[in-house]
Order: sequence, then C-alpha cells, then structure tokens
Amino acid sequence: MSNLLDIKSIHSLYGDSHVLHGISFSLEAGQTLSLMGRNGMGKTTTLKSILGLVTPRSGSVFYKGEDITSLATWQRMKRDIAYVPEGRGMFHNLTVKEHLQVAARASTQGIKAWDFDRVLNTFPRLKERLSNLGTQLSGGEQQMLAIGRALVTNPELLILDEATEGLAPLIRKEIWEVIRIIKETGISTIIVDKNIQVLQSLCDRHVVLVKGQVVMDLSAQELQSNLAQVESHLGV
Ligand SMILES: Nc1ncnc2c1ncn2[C@@H]1O[C@H](COP(=O)(O)OP(=O)(O)OP(=O)(O)O)[C@@H](O)[C@H]1O
Repeated sequence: MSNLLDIKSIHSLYGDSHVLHGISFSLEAGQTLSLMGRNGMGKTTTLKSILGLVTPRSGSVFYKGEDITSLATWQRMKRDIAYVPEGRGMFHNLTVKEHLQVAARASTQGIKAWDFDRVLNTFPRLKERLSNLGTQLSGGEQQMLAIGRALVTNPELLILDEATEGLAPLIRKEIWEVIRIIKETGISTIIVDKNIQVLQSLCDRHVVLVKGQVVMDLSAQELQSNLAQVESHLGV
C-alpha cells in the first residue's frame, strides 16, 4: 500500500529553541496513527509542522507523493487535510450552525460523505445547540463541534490534537466512539492523546517521541509486545 504521508527528518525550532530533531515517520492511506510522548516532547510541534503552522528548518513533508513542505497551511487544507487543534479554536461570533455551514464542502474528489445532517446525527447534542455561539458550549460540546467542523470538509487526513483532554469520562467515551466511526469510514487519522489503552485498541501504528525524536515506531502488534517500554517513555 502506498503512503499517504511521509515525514522525513524534520527539524523545527522556535527562535533558538531546537524542538524537533529529525522526526521521520509514515502513514499509510486508511491508517490511524497515534503520536505519544510526555508533555513538551514535541507532539503538537510535529502536527504543526505537518500542517505548515510551523515551518521546519530542514526536512520534508510528502503528501500522496507530493512535497508539500513549502506550501501554506490553506494549500494543505485544500488537499483534504483537516485539523482539530488542542483548545478547539471556536469562533466567538459564530453559532454552532454557522461553524458547520461555513466549513462544509466536498473533498477535492467530490466526496460529500460528511454533511451538516450527518454530523448532527453523529453528535445529537449539537442539534439542541444550533443557535448557541461556539464559546457558549461545554468543553465536550466544543470538542464535538470541532470534530464536526473538520468532518464536514470531507478530509482524507484528519489530525486530532488532545481530542479528549479535560473532558468528563462519558463525553470521552462518546468522542472515542465517533473516532472509531471515522476510522471505519476510511479517513486516515493522526491522534495525539494520553489514553494508551484506547489508542492501543484503535490505532494501526504508534509513534513515541522523546525530546523531539522518534524513539519508537511500532505496528499495533509490536506495541503489545513492547508495552512496558512505551509506558516507561510516557511515564505511566
Ligand atoms: N510557540 C512556542 N514558542 C516557544 N516554544 C514553544 C512554543 N510551542 C511549544 N514550545 C516548546 O516546544 C517544546 C515542544 O512543545 P510541544 O507543544 O510540541 O510538545 P507536546 O509534546 O505537544 O506537549 P504537550 O503535551 O504539553 O502539548 C516544549 O518545550 C514547548 O515549551
């Protein structure tokens, strides 16, 4: 199977602070990949480097074989890459309905599998909140809207940063169920999260970062047999 994404030896810095030290990994089309590591190890910076929100000093990002390293973020989004950032990024002045309407579009290949109605059926709580402003929602509802807003763009690659962080257990469960549905629909996904048990049951590949370097890059099966070592890197 060909790779959807190839990250090759990325070095990223904030000013003089060298955060990513040669990150490389690949994602096959249709795969779900977890990016794990303790706080501050460079997970979000890796995602931002893929999205063009951070410009790597060196290294390359290939998407479907195309070198997208120098493309602007909006150009990457136009290639059907969607991002659910940590903190969710709601607009203060848009209602739930407007958030979804503004974002909705077919994919570049004309796929319209996810539309306004499907998102509302997937997240029935949002149906009751359609005229609320994004910032008037609970944390869980904001997360559902953030995921819904990404889904209505009909992405090929969905990038989720800390999608369940700070949420109540029942809401987390609901979000994980939806991520499972997303996986079943064939959308490739990169997930940053701390819940190794759920990631283990969900993801096809696992990449572990320590101090801006990939220290482990494992298949689901390899994770099972190296669990203790992974947990020691995560401090759990
Ligand atoms: N905008 C920034 N300016 C300067 N340093 C930053 C910036 N963003 C992150 N850093 C630093 O870069 C390092 C990696 O941060 P990053 O957010 O990528 O890690 P992370 O693994 O996602 O951590 P967390 O789980 O805490 O979000 C940290 O030392 C962090 O303090």
